[in-house]
Amino acid sequence: MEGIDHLADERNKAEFDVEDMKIVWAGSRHAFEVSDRIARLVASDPVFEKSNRARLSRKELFKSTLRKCAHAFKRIIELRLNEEEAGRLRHFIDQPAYVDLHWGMFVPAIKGQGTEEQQKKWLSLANKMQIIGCYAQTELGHGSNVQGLETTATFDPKTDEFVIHTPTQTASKWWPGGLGKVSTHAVVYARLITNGKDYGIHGFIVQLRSLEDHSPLPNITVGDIGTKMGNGAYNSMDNGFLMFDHVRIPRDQMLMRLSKVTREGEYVPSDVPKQLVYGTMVYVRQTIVADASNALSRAVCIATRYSAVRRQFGAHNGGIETQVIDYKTQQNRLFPLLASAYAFRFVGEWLKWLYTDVTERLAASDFATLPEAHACTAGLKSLTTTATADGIEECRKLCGGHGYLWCSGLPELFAVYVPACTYEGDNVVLQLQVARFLMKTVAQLGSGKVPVGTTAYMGRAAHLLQCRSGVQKAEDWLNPDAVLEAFEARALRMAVTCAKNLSKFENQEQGFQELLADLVEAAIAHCQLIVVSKFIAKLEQDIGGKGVKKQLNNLCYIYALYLLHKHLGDFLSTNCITPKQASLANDQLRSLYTQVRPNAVALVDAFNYTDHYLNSVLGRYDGNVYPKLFEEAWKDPLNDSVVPDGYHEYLRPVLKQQLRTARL
Ligand SMILES: CCCCCCCCCCCCCCCCCCC/C=C/C(=O)SCCNC(=O)CCNC(=O)[C@H](O)C(C)(C)COP(=O)(O)OP(=O)(O)OC[C@H]1O[C@@H](n2cnc3c(N)ncnc32)[C@H](O)[C@@H]1OP(=O)(O)O
Ligand SMILES: Cc1cc2nc3c(=O)[nH]c(=O)nc-3n(C[C@H](O)[C@H](O)[C@H](O)COP(=O)(O)OP(=O)(O)OC[C@H]3O[C@@H](n4cnc5c(N)ncnc54)[C@H](O)[C@@H]3O)c2cc1C
Repeated sequence: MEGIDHLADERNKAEFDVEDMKIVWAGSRHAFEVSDRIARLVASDPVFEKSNRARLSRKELFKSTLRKCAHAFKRIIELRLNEEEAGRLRHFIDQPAYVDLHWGMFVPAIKGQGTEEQQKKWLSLANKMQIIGCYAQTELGHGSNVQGLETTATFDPKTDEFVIHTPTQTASKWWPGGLGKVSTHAVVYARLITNGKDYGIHGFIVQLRSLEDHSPLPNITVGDIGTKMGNGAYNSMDNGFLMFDHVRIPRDQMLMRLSKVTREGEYVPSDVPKQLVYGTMVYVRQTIVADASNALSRAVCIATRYSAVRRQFGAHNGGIETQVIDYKTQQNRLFPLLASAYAFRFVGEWLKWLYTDVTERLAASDFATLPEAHACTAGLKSLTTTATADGIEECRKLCGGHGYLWCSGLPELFAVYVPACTYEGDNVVLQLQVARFLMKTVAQLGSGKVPVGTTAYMGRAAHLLQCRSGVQKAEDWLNPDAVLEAFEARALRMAVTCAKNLSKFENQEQGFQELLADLVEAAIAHCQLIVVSKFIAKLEQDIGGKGVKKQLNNLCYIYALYLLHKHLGDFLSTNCITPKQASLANDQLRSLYTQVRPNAVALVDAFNYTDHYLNSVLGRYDGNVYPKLFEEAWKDPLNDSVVPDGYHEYLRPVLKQQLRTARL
C-alpha cells in the first residue's frame, strides 16, 4: 500500500487553494520558502533522526542532543545560514536543547541589559558560541516571586568585585535550562547589595565552568535537577541547580545598561523604568505566543488526518463504516482547535509587531506603551499556552486508543509542551498581571485619560455597559461588529464588576487577594477579545488565493462562537446576549462545521509539515496508518525476542506452580 495517498479523496474535496493558504500560514512567500527548504534539509539529514527518542536512556538522549546541536552549528556555518534560517533549523530539529536558552535568553539578556561595551565583549564570544550561556533566575524557593529571590551580589569596594553567594538552600538556582551540564556562563539574577543597602534584583554575568576542561569553577556547585515528565520530551534539556559560595566576579560583569554601581560602590539608579530588567521575559513570552500555533497546529494536523482515516460504526451488512471526522461530536472538539491554531498564528504575528513597536519606542525613551506590552505578552502567553496544552491532550483523545501510543506523536508533544504553562511565568500569575493592568485602566475611566491600544474599547464604556446584542438570526453571528460588541461588552462588564467589588474593600490589596479568581476570569475575557479582534483584523487585510479568505472567515467565526459557547455563563450573566441569541450562535457554529468539514484535511496540509517534523504514525501525509502501526510495534525492544527476558526467572516458575496447583 506504500505510495498510495489514503487521504486523496479528502484532498480532492478542498474548496480552496492549499498552496495559497500555505503562504498565509507562513506569513509571507519568503517565510514559506525558507521554512519549506529548511524543513526538507532537516528531514533528509540522518543526524536529525528522532523516531527512536522514546527508546533512548536519558544519557543517550542527552548525548544525541549535543550531537544534533553541534551538527546544526556546523551546518549553519557551512551553508552560511542567516538568523532566520538558523531559527527554522532549530525549530525543525525539534529537540529542546541548551541552544534555546543560549540564543533565546542569555544573548537577549545581554543585548537588553548590557552596556555597549559589555555587548561588544560578551556577544562576540556568545555569537560564535565560544561561551555558552543560560538564564539563571529561578531559585528552589522562588520562581514567580522574582522580588523574593535570595541570591546576593555584594559589592566589595576593596577589590572592585561583586561577591555572588547562595545564603540558603532555597536560594539555590533551580530550573535554568542548559545550566545542568552545558553552560559555561550564566546571567545570574541576584539582590544587589552595596554600602550595606539592598537595591533589589539585578543581572550579572558569571562564569560557571572552565573553558579548558568544563569543570565547575571553584566554589560553584552545579548539576542537573533530574528526569522530567515523559519519554524523550523535555529530558533532552539539562535543567540545572547552582550554588555559589562567595564567588567573586569583576564589577563590570554586572549588566549596567539600566542601573550602575560606581568604582566607589555608589548605586546609580536607572533613569528608565526599573521593570526593563524583566525585558528578556517580555521578549521570550512573545516568542512563546508565536510558537503556540506551531505546537497546536501539529497536534491538530495529526488528529485531523487520523480522524479522516479512522472509521467506526455506521456500516450495515459489512459495508464501509463512517469516518470519525463526520461525527458532529468529533467536529465540535476538533474544529475549534483547528480554528485556534489559525487564531494563535495571527495573534502571534500581531504580538511580534507590538513587541517590535515597543522596542523602538523604548530606544527613543518613550515608555508609555510598556505596561500594555507587558500585559499583552503576559496575558497572551498564558491564554495561548493553556489552550495549546489542553488542545494537544484533546487531540490525543480524539485519536482514541492509538493516540496514547508514543508513535502517535501526541504524548511526547504534550509532555514537551505542557511546561510552557509554567515557565516564563505561571499562567495564573501572568493573568493576574493583566488583571492589575485592567483594574488600573478601569480606575482611570472618566479621568480624561483615554484608554488606547488593546484597551481602547473601554473608552466606549457608556455604550458597552448598557448595549444589548442585535443578533436576530444565526447568520447575524457572522457580522464582525456583532461578535466584537459581544466580546467587548463581556470583557468590560467583567472588569468593571471586579473593580466595583474591589472598591468595597478598604484595603485594595486585601480585596485583590480575595477576588483573585474573578480577576483571572476578567483577564481571560480581555485576552480572548484580543485574539478574536486580531483574527477579524487579519480578515480585513488583502488576502488573495482561491477560496482562502472564505476558509479563514469560517475559522474566525468558529473560534469566536466556540468561545462564546464555552463561556456562555459569562455572556449570559453579564446580559451581553440572551439565551435565544446563544442558541442562534450554536446553530451558526454547527453550520460552520459543515462548511469546514470538506476542507479540514487541506486546512492542515496548509501547515506544510513534513512527516519527519510530525513524527506521527497517525498524522502521516499519506494516511497509511495501520501497516505503519505494525511496523512501529515490531521495532519495540520487547519484540526483539519472542520469549521475553525474565521468562526463566519469573514467568516459568509461576506457570509451573500454577500447573502443580491445578493438578492438586
Ligand atoms: C546550534 C543551533 C543554533 C540555532 C539557533 C537557534 C536559535 C534558537 C532560538 C530559540 C529561541 C527559543 C526561545 C524560547 C525558549 C523558551 C524556553 C523557556 C525556558 C524558561 C525560562 C524561564 O522560565 S526564565 C524565568 C521566568 N520567570 C518568570 O517568568 C517569573 C514570573 N514573575 C514575574 O515575571 C514577575 O515577578 C511578576 C510579573 C509576577 C511581577 O511580580 P511583582 O508583583 O512582585 O512585581 P514587581 O514588584 O516585580 O513589579 C511590579 C511592577 O512591574 C510591572 N512588571 C512586572 N513585570 C514586568 C515586565 N516584564 N515588563 C514590564 N513591567 C513589568 C508590574 O506590572 C508592576 O507594575 P505597576 O505599574 O507597579 O503595577
Ligand atoms: C521546563 C522548565 C524550564 C524552565 N527554565 C527556566 C530557565 O531557563 N531559567 C529560569 O530562571 N527558570 C526556569 N524555569 C522556572 C520557571 O520560570 C518557574 O517554574 C515559573 O516561573 C513558575 O514559578 P514557580 O515554579 O516558583 O511556581 P510557583 O510560583 O511556586 O507556583 C505554584 C502555584 O502557586 C500559584 N501562585 C504562585 N503565586 C501566586 C500568586 N501571587 N497568586 C496566586 N497564585 C499564585 C501558581 O499559580 C501555581 O499554581 C523553568 C521551569 C520549567 C518547568
